[in-house]
Amino acid sequence: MTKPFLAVDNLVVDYHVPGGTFRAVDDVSFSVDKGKTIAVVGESGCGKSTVAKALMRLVTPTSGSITLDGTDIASMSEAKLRPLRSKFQMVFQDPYGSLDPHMTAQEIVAEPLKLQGIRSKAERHAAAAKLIDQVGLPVRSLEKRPSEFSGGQRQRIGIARALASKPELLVCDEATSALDVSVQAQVLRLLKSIQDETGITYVFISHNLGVVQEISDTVMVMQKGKLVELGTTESVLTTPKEDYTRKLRRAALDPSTMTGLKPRHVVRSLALANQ
Ligand SMILES: Nc1ncnc2c1ncn2[C@@H]1O[C@H](COP(=O)(O)OP(=O)(O)OP(=O)(O)O)[C@@H](O)[C@H]1O
Repeated sequence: MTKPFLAVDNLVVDYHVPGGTFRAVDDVSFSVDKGKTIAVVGESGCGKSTVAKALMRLVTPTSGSITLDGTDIASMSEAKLRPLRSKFQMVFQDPYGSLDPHMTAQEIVAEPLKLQGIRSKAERHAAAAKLIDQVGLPVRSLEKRPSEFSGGQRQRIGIARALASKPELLVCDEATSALDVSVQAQVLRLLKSIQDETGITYVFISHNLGVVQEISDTVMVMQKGKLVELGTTESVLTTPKEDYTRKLRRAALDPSTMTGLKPRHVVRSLALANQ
């Protein structure tokens, strides 16, 4: 049996809070194969972003292991981690705040290329042009600054920046939440086509079960830092085993919640519907 590309075992993350610690992630284990997508869902504050931050080693796990392509990065020193960092990248929720407003798209996308040691400006420019084209923006966009783009376009630039270091794992933390539904569908379609092309593995953090239904192969449901349910997207969303998942699903099927889960008999790709 082939080993999963990412295996998280018994992950615990405590935050220091006044007077002690707060356990934000409590003994969570999951894995994802290369080229596949796992979605992490749950109510606000359940620990989704903390899992994402632990995978990126933006927070240091209290205990447990995070094995990425055979290497446990959970307690690795920053010095050892540095050369591996290009392997895992993150796309953030806020396409407005996550790009430096003073930089051009060229500078934003080319920055990781510089860090990779691509010295020639012409080479960096050519690589940035290729990336911007890959995310479906015209090459002339490279001269513009973030304020000149729409939210969806900014998120494409954020994706191009993340892809610049040729990551094997991309963690998307609510990457489409700030976008309206049709732009969300375009970005999801883009992420899917990049995955088909490159075999990249995704961890998709989302509170939106409609998005999860579109993008993921497996789903992990979290509540108060703990794993509640883990299974294929089809089984978790259509025949959930746990009451909490059923509750989330009911809320998502309620049109007033705007979380967009479509009932089984009308399940059809949001992306296709918007083509
Ligand atoms: N730096 C921190 N220090 C202390 N507590 C924190 C810190 N960051 C997060 N928390 C707490 O940890 C818990 C999990 O937070 P986290 O951001 O991971 O949740 P989430 O599921 O991503 O929420 P949301 O969907 O609202 O972004 C929350 O109770 C939060 O208040």
